[in-house]
Amino acid sequence: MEEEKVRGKAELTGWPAKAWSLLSATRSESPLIQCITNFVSMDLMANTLLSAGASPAMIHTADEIPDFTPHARALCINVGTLSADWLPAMKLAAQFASQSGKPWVLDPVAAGASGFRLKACLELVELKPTVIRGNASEGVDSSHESTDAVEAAKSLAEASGAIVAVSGAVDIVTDGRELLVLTMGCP
Ligand SMILES: Nc1ncnc2c1ncn2[C@@H]1O[C@H](COP(=O)(O)OP(=O)(O)O)[C@@H](O)[C@H]1O
Ligand SMILES: Cc1ncsc1CCOP(=O)(O)O
Repeated sequence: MEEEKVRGKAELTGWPAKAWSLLSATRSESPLIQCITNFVSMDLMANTLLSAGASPAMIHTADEIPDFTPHARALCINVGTLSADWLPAMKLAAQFASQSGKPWVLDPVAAGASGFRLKACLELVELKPTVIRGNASEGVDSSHESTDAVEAAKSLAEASGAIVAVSGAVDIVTDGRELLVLTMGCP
């Protein structure tokens, strides 16, 4: 049984091998991950990071960012419950991350829902996220599948320089040139 597991792991190549190696590194290094995220899924995000072996910190006050963000290994910004108070903190943290070459992820939740939100998301994209992740459309009544967003995802990746990931029943990931189509989800 043990031998089979070892043989299975040794046979991994390409993206699965890379994914396994990154997950193993996350488990062994427990990186500190700063999250500025929405009130709805904040708890779920913290627990998901813990389950991956990382060390989450939900720190969103601008006053703390100059002291805290330099210690984080990566940053996640999700604009789900965006407010005028939080936006400057998001931008400041993104600037710290970009300037120091730390990976940071932008989740532009419902970017088109209002002018304020769209402008905020465009300003955050200007701060060079490493990854932009989103959905083709939002909510239980969403009308678009992730696969409908392939061309939009490629264009966004090309224009922004970010890796773009669109999740859903099928997850798509692109840098504008290569396209990964992942069907490993569970409804
Ligand atoms: N209908 C589905 N069938 C199979 N897997 C799914 C389905 N919907 C979601 N998933 C899985 O759950 C993950 C998160 O789903 P998603 O709806 O994109 O979440 P979020 O609300 O965080 O955007 C996807 O990446 C995929 O792995
Ligand atoms: C219902 C709702 N309203 C604002 S944010 C949010 C949830 C967003 O979910 P996720 O963090 O998975 O994008």
